[in-house]
Amino acid sequence: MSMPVSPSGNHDIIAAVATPPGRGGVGIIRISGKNLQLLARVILGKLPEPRRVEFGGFLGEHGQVLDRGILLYFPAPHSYTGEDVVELHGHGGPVIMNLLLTRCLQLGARLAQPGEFTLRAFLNDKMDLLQAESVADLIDASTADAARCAMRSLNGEFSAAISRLVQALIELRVLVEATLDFPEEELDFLQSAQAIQQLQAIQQQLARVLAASRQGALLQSGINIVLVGQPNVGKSSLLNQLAHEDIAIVTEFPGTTRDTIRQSIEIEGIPLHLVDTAGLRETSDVIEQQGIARTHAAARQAGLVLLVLDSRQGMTAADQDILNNLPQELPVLTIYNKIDLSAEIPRIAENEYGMVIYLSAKNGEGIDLLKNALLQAIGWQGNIAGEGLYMARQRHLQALASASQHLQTAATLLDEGNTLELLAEELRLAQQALSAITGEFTADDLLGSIFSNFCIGK
Ligand SMILES: Nc1nc2c(c(=O)[nH]1)N(C=O)[C@@H](CNc1ccc(C(=O)N[C@@H](CCC(=O)O)C(=O)O)cc1)CN2
Ligand SMILES: Nc1nc2c(ncn2[C@@H]2O[C@H](COP(=O)(O)OP(=O)(O)OP(=O)(O)O)[C@@H](O)[C@H]2O)c(=O)[nH]1
Repeated sequence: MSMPVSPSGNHDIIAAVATPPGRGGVGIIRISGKNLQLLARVILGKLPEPRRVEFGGFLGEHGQVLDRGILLYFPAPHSYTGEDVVELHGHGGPVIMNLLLTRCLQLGARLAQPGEFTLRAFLNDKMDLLQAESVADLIDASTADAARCAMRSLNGEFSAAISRLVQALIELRVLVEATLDFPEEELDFLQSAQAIQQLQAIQQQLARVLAASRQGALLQSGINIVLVGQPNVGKSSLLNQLAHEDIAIVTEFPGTTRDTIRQSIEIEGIPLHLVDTAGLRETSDVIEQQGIARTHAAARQAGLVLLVLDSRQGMTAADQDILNNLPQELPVLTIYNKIDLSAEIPRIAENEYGMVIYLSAKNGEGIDLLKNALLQAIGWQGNIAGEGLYMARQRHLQALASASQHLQTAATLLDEGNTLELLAEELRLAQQALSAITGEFTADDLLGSIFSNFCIGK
């Protein structure tokens, strides 16, 4: 992916339709670049006033009126992108929008790439990387809670939390680096300066940010949950019960589900992406074999596994096999299904793999227990409308975890009275990981992959 992030490619004029494709009451063309007052004057036939609503005809190359609309001119640097921005608010039809866009191209603009307006806002310090990402998350939000969470990031609350951590780290680093110059006083000095307490305070604060970020990430993207088990144990019935719908085919014949079936549900506002899979067994049926291969593929992308078994048989050697073939460290909930046929009652217990839930997928008994267990297993702590959460992406979680690891190493080094050079290095690495979140140091390919996922015109 090549994005025009180089300084030379960064000053040309870009244009795009900023409203969604199709017909609408109003359609907006957005233009960003240098010296747009001239372009605006040609289109409007008169010089636009900065930041004023200018109503008039939008002129074509022969002076004909293409549309009558509103033009806004935001001179640099007081605009969304930090460059000159002109907006043409016309009538929202695809033909009109195309005529106006073509007119802009005639006047020297080129088509903007996805996310390029926001990329420029980032490069011109109008927002940091976290805020730029939250623009896309806000547009993509699928629940009101998720939108609210993204809005808090756009407001800079997540960025502020990261900056506070970075500031505290810098203070500690100044102390450590200063001490490096006086080796004979090393430890006394650090002890008197309460370096350990400072470090612990930063670790605690980082742990809070990480927890709030994990919760925000759950709220935004949810988690993949894959149902596995032997044929006929009731996986499809369980999916249907959770979804309150007959999504998957249920029959008394083992091997009914061949393909993986996906269905997203929401529990307490968390999107759970359920994947029903082909029952796992040795089979000569070619279609079933392929289905089983897909089951393994689904398990590799799962955040949680539901192992379904028949409570009349309990855990069998075949079930053990299934578990042993799952990726390690994948959390597992075991479902003892069909309790209406065994003498069990709905309940939660525990086995060596984690929680066990006794239920009946057929009559729904015990499903509420399962829902609670699911939320507990994915680490959802419950929240009121996204309050206090950060809309974190995988990239942010990884950086926070990496910073946390470096701080842990630093704490151990300090505790053991180890050499200060190593300590200083760990603190530096922790700071670097944190700064990457807000985009203080970013590689072009990272920017490319972030902004190419935006929509055009954003
Ligand atoms: N028509 C229109 N509506 C829109 C946008 C837009 O670009 N155009 N936005 C696009 O996402 C959002 C609003 N975002 C904006 C962000 C900054 C500025 C701006 O002019 N900033 C200047 C001045 C700030 C001020 O006056 O306080 C600046 O930052 O210097 C404008 C829109 C949502 N609605
Ligand atoms: N009595 C009772 N029957 C159940 C229960 N859950 C599933 N069944 C029955 O068990 C049979 C198999 O159910 P499915 O949901 O198709 O099982 P599956 O695990 O998806 O089976 P495959 O597609 O072969 O992998 C059907 O006849 C269901 O009606 C339950 O809780 N109680």
